[in-house]
Amino acid sequence: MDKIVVKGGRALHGEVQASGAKNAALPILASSLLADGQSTYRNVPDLVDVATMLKVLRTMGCGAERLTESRKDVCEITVGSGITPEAPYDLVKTMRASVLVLGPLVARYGRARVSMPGGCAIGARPIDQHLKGLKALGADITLTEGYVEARAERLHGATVNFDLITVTGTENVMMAAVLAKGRTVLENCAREPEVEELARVLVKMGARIEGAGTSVITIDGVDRLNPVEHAILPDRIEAGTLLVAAAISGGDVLVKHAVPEHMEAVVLKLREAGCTVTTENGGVRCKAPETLRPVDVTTTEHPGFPTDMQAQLMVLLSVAQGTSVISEHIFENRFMHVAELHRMGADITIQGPTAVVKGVRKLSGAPVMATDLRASASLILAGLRAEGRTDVQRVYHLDRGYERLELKLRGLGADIQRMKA
Ligand SMILES: CC(=O)N[C@H]1[C@@H](OP(=O)(O)OP(=O)(O)OC[C@H]2O[C@@H](n3ccc(=O)[nH]c3=O)[C@H](O)[C@@H]2O)O[C@H](CO)[C@@H](O)[C@@H]1O
Ligand SMILES: C=C(OP(=O)(O)O)C(=O)O
Repeated sequence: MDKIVVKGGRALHGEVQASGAKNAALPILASSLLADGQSTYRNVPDLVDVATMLKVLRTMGCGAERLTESRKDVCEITVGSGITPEAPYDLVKTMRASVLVLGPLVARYGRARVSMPGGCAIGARPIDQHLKGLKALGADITLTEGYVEARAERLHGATVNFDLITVTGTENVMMAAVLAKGRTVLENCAREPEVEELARVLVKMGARIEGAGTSVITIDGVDRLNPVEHAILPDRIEAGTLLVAAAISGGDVLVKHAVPEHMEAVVLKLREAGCTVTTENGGVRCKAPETLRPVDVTTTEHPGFPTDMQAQLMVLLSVAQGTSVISEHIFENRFMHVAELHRMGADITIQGPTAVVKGVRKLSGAPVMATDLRASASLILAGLRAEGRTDVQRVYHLDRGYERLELKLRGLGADIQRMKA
């Protein structure tokens, strides 16, 4: 098992490129199931989660490969006859986003058997809203031996009002509705850029979708879709993490390809903390201030401050001059990084969904353990700032969602290495 070893104290400088977005790549790869033939995607990040989605598709009988050499960012998915519409427990348990095949499978093949994802480190994460949407479109859903079984002759359009805003729920039901008979109206939808990106791909495939990126999406079902070629949009969470790396290390970094319109809430909070954040040369630059100021933040759905940046911002605020208050309103258990940050000298108190972060003058390097994807990133960020050596164990969490983060940080001047634990 690998660990990441960081020796703190170096200010990061230079340019780095954001990779393709995990949370766009996963639903888009799943959407290939909606059309026969070969779809080709570029700028697909080389992540464990993407490899898992390719494996899910191969298990069903699709061709699903990443190209090699100079075309490593390209994935080709081929869908033909003989698809087994089933996603087994062994794969779904390693990546809950595997559930994104449910909508496409039931729409296209009239049946699906997908292992029910369990809870995970950050929360219970039920899929009741995915199932509510599919049922409204006419799917007959049963839960048997840990599997969701969905059946339908042909789905039909319906109005679905989500009880809460769910990103993958919106995506799953949107993918089902594109092949349903008639009009579907989805209300209270997630407005994340990745939902909009999925809709863009579906429209390229021949779907009729209006309103993606707003809270009401209207879909007029079509009889068939075609395979597609598409380049995945840049990862706003990876980009945000790299901006925080610049800020916490006292550096100045340009994250190329970062899309400022997708990162407004994060940029706003970095500016409130005293950073100089500018848009230039097709990217976003962050220059650290002399002294970081405290900031209050509440995570909410897009366009609010993303929960996937909460741990990283918390680390930054742990060395600000003053007290910050961070409220987590998306997941009920997303403060797992706090106990590890205590081991590095941070002063953070958790009160229910709120963390009170009193800035400290210094963090000290320590052996720490990653508990989930963004917690891993936050511990590495802490290590960049800390005095001495930080060993971040269990980096398989990091590899789910960051493409060679240690190489990107090393390119900016960090003293960071991957080692055998
Ligand atoms: C692959 C992907 O895109 N993952 C992202 C997606 O996860 P994901 O789509 O799983 O997150 P959701 O938006 O669904 O979850 C939001 C909240 O709704 C709850 N909920 C969700 C669905 C449901 O049927 N019932 C229910 O109660 C969840 O437990 C959570 O408390 O959005 C999250 C919130 O921005 C991000 O942190 C994840 O990185
Ligand atoms: C929570 C995350 O991802 P997932 O939904 O894939 O678990 C994340 O990207 O921070």
